[in-house]
Amino acid sequence: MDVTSLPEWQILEARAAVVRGRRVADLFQIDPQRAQKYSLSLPGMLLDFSKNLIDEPDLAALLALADACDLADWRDKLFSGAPINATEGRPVLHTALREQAPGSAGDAVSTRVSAELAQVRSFVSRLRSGGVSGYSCKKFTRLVCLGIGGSNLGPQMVVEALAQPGPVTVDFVSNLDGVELASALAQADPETTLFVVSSKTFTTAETLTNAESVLRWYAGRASREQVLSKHFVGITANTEKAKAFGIAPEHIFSFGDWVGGRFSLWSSIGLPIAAALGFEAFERLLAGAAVMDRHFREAPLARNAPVLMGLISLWNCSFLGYPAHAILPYNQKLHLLPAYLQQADMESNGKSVTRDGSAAHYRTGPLIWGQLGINGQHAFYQYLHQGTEVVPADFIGTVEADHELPGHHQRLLCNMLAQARALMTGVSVEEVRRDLHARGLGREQVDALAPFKVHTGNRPSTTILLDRLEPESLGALIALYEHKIFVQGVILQIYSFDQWGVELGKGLAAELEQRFAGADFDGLDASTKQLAEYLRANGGNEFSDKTPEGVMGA
Ligand SMILES: O=P(O)(O)OC[C@H]1O[C@H](O)[C@H](O)[C@@H](O)[C@@H]1O
Repeated sequence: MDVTSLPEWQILEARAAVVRGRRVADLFQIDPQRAQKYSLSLPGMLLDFSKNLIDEPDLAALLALADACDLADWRDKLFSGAPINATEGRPVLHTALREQAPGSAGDAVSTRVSAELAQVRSFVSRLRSGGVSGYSCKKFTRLVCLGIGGSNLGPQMVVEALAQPGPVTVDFVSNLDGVELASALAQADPETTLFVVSSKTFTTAETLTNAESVLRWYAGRASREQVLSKHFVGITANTEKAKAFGIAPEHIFSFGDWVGGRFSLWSSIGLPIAAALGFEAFERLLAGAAVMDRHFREAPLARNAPVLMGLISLWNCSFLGYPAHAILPYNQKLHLLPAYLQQADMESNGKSVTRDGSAAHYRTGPLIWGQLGINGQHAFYQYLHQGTEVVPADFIGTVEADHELPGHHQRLLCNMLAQARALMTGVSVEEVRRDLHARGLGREQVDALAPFKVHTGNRPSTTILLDRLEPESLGALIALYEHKIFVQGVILQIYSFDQWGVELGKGLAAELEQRFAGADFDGLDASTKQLAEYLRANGGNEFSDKTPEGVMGA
């Protein structure tokens, strides 16, 4: 189906043309109830969409488009385990991992999920109480988690957001650049460190290269067998590969291939979260996500948080033509949220082919970027306020502070509210001129300076206030974004649960390794050939003609 040929789409295009001449600040004047009407209060959080360039007829038209695209049916298919990841022939069941009671996806799924969770619970409780030890019988006090992409971003983001001092320190290493692993190993005691190899496929070159390096690091300290049987845990949907690597079967934690990597923190991949925070906190995270799942399934679409967020994002990106979206947390502990959401959103909706295999000739998902808002204020907010591109933003703050230092939190949140307000209201040239006059500048100086101080405003944002950062609210926040991304994908007619676009580069990297081994760069494009030859001439032993080590060429 060509979604742009639907009358509902065309109505929205016509509305978008009108909206370009509208000011969101005026909408607040017209409707004194606007802030309340465009907000939702959910357990532990308040969502305020009112600073977006949208009015009631726009929203009604977006909801009509959602209906025309069978959003409610697709939502049911998601929860019931229909194979909606069609290009990989799989269902998409990360929601089943957090269902509190035997779920709609069927008994077999529930039984498996319970068993996997029980295995994590038992291991983590032994680990945290000092009941798991290494080759020298010393108990583990440190976990170093090796994984990348979905096998790293979620667990690390959650651990950094919720970490409390506990019996086990948890570190993460994702990069193939040995700097990261070398630094983690420099701080690790080989006798008391447990290495967690997290990889859905157990074939990911970055992760397996790091795992091999850890094995080499142990050389001379313990035998390979001792290290593999005592110091390695594997978390994977491909248990055969983990066994073949040499990990002891009782140290392999599995999950279903129906859990996408970027949605896997709820599965056994969350073991590092449970290790760092305790299993009970992990369960609370799952419970918070389950609350959002229920809301997504049961709330009417017009009062449904993920649906509204998805529709507004669609409106901003596909209709108003704003190609990017900023994630701006005002809480230090959420510093990895932008990176996490980059994968969740851009691997899901960064597609240009529709479900029927034809080209999408409209804008699909936005470019997601961001960082801690308060730091961004002193870096890229200039662009947000006065750049030629309008970048819609999500401001995310917490009502309660996560520290006890007086004088910080209110000032931090005043900054957040002020930035969202400034983006909306801007400053007109008349206001600038009045201000400059009031400061005593002469007419010529005012004329010269005024244009540079104008802020056009009318730049949309959404604000999310969590009552406090705790497992339940973080679980709900993550699930909110997961479902928002799904809503957008359904309407954009794309498959949000595959990621074929990451394969090409992986294949070419493996091919290049072989080429370095044979010093054979013929047939490469001239630029790549030049760079490869430069590396070979100047990069020393690593780039000389020897057989590649480890797994990159496999
Ligand atoms: O968990 P793994 O199989 O090691 O995969 C790790 C990551 O790499 C892949 O290339 C995909 O882009 C990600 O979706 C995935 O999360």
